[in-house]
Amino acid sequence: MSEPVIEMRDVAFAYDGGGRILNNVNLVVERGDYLAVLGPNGGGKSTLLKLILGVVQPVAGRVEVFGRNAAHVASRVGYMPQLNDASRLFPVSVLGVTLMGLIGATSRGFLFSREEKERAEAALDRVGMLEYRDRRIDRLSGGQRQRVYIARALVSGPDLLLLDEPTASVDAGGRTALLDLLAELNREMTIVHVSHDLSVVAAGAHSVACVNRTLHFHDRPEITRDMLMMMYGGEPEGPCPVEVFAHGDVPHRVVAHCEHCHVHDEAEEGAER
Ligand SMILES: Nc1ncnc2c1ncn2[C@@H]1O[C@H](COP(=O)(O)OP(=O)(O)OP(=O)(O)O)[C@@H](O)[C@H]1O
Repeated sequence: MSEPVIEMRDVAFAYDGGGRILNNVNLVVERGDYLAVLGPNGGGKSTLLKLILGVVQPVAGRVEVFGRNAAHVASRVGYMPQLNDASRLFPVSVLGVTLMGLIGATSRGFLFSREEKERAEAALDRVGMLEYRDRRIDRLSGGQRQRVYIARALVSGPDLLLLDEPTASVDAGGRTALLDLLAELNREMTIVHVSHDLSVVAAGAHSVACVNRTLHFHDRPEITRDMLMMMYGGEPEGPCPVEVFAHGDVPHRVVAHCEHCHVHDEAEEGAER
């Protein structure tokens, strides 16, 4: 059997002097998987990515990426952090942003070779942004900017892509196009995609991890009722917290029963009456 891309065993994590942000985390991500990571604000999703990247270390348990300590496999991992206004306003060109994905891989700081520039152009071409290579990053739309940051994560030629909210502040049309792009990239690399947007589950994900202090793994791309409650609130015995959650071309999804939380869905309740 092939080695897992990510393996987390009994992992716990706390920031300095604080309580545990994550506890009892067990996760195995196989090669070629597309894992959607869902959860409420502050549930620990970004921290989970930082553990996989090796930029923070667990206080208990172990994290291995490609069978090794995460810090030793950085060149095989592409990372797109959650964006904020500061990253948007930084006055640098699209090509410059993409080349930043090579800093660390080169000992020459901001000096890049012709070959490295060609690699950055190829990454921009891959995400459909090559024609914007000389434009300033703050003069792009939200969806265009996200594509450039994906190119920056791709430029080192990773086998594993970690994405933190890549569809945030992208409109519905742009979001569909971005999710299509990620599904295409998944043919060549394993993807872990943190999202507040449930449409990733219907679009390209193969499995789902629900993260809220601990992690529940679902091996199918299915939206369960407790996922909806985790994202949007609601009581286990109360009505479903979301009336309509899919529009347009998204295939019809049935909200499934989750084994972990013993919640009855409405169909079951109806059958019991
Ligand atoms: N550098 C830090 N130092 C101390 N606490 C932190 C730090 N970064 C995050 N936290 C805390 O850790 C918890 C988990 O944060 P994290 O960013 O991982 O959650 P998240 O699920 O990604 O949230 P969101 O969906 O809002 O981005 C939060 O309570 C947050 O305040």
